[in-house]
Amino acid sequence: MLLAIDCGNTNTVFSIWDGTRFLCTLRTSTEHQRTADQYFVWFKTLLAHHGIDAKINAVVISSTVPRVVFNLRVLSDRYFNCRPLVVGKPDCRLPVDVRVDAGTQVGPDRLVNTVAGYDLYGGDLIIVDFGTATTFDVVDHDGAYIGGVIAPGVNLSLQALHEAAAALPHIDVTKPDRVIGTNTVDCMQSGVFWGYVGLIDGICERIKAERGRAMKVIATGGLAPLFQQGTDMFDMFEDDLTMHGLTVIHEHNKEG
Ligand SMILES: Nc1ncnc2c1ncn2[C@@H]1O[C@H](COP(=O)(O)OP(=O)(O)OP(=O)(O)O)[C@@H](O)[C@H]1O
Ligand SMILES: CC(C)(CO)[C@@H](O)C(=O)NCCC(=O)O
Ligand SMILES: [K+]
Repeated sequence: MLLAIDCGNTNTVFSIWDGTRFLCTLRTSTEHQRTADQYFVWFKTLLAHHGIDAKINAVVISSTVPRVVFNLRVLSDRYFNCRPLVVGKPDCRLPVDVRVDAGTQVGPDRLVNTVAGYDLYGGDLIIVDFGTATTFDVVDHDGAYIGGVIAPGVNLSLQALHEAAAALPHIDVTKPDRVIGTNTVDCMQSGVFWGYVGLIDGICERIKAERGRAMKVIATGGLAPLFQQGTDMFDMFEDDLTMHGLTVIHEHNKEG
């Protein structure tokens, strides 16, 4: 079975793929200090809790945090007796082209999203991923990643507002009923929620105009369902787009 690991700047997700479906998905915070032994204790404990007996014999990793890859490699080697496939490394082949400025290191999560989006929906896509950053990945008609947009993540924006202004509390994002807030929290929620709705609509419209062609918009990431309530820009919502992309890349590299 395949262990797919998606390591973001905030959270790291492990999913077990049996070739047909994901048996389980486990989430932990991303910390580069975490050792292979610590990962394994956590992993084993939760698998036992869920009653899953998985024989892992392959590992595929996407990591936006280079430092964590070392311990994940040790985990694969020591506990699963295999060499992991790491997206973005020269020995990991992608089924799509990457057409960006020479020397640019595209985030592996964006490449994986591109592969997944093209596999599920074909080309001419905008993929919006609400993670630590909010990213827009633009996929050409032939599946190539051709660039995109990086905006500050929703929770990051709220955190920055709280840290920079003494009178502004820490709050979570929700959808306010009205735009005009009549107290501090409502004002902040409005700024972030409706501000991001404007950002989503504006950027997608401008990308479509710049490309001059019809494009489908796919939303993914923890906050996508919330923003779906404020915009009709999204054609599709995919819960586990990155995980799907990791399985596609694993298959592609098996094929010789
Ligand atoms: N209503 C909500 N308010 C705040 N956060 C939410 C809400 N719904 C979901 N989330 C957050 O979404 C996150 C899951 O999103 P996702 O895995 O896409 O990104 P991330 O883990 O935050 O970022 P990264 O992948 O960059 O590490 C969870 O951490 C959860 O806290
Ligand atoms: C933008 C993030 C942080 C989103 O996870 C990640 O994809 C990343 O670190 N990217 C590197 C720069 C780039 O993608 O162009
Ligand atoms: K993510």
